[in-house]
Amino acid sequence: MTTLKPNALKAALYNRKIQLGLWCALSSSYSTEIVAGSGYDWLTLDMEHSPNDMHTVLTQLQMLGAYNLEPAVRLVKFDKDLVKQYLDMGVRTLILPNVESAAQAGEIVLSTRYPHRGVRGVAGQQRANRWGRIANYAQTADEQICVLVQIESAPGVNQFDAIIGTEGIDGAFVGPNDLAASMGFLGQQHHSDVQKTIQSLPAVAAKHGKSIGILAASEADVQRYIEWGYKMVGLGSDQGLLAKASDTLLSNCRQFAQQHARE
Ligand SMILES: O=C(O)C(=O)C[C@H](O)[C@@H](O)CO
Repeated sequence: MTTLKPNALKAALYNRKIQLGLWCALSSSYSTEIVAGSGYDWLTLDMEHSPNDMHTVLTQLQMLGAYNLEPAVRLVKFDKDLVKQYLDMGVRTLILPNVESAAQAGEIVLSTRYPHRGVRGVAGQQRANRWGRIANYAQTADEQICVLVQIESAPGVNQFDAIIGTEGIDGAFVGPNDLAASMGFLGQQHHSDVQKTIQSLPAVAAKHGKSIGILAASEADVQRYIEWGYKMVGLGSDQGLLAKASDTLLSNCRQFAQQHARE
């Protein structure tokens, strides 16, 4: 008898435990496995700003089954049929971008639930129920599905209390780049007005007994966001780590080589 593995990230967020993760956009099970070995609590497979598609996400999910972490997938947009496909594929933590109203949040929840609690299409066999081997999957799937909404616009911030208070929404995740742009500070996620807004959100989530996450751009950001009450904290991205490490290594060695060029 195959059973549904508990969603440890969802449980940790409701217990308000800090969960550290990484944003994965390199769209490769090989590079994602390299960072999975670091021991993150979660990894987000990004489908909005990456070449990821359904097949690259599937291969990453299959690989990540061997690691003690929760894979999350940030969809490119909310679409109930996309939600259905990724839940059927076995995704249990979904991040929906740019949610701006409780009505949108309610539609998102319905798309993750089977009738009559929602509108998720029913398949007899799929990877999520291990092709029928998890006998009571349809009746118990909701418990392990974690629905996170991205707050990354001024309207989303204005409606955040209603959004996070929507039944079935398990948490939120701030997109600092888009939030800054929406507030009129394109490329300035550290602008004081943007930071004040970011600082204000965890208390609203906590009022509803829920947690909120964010993607940090530096270790200093990580520390500050944790102090402000963020629980699902992204330490950066795989592509950011690779680009930065590559640039730094070359710059340091180039400098050294130039110092010795005149010998
Ligand atoms: O708005 C943001 O910031 C996010 O949603 C995260 C970015 O999209 C991610 O690609 C990191 O830059």
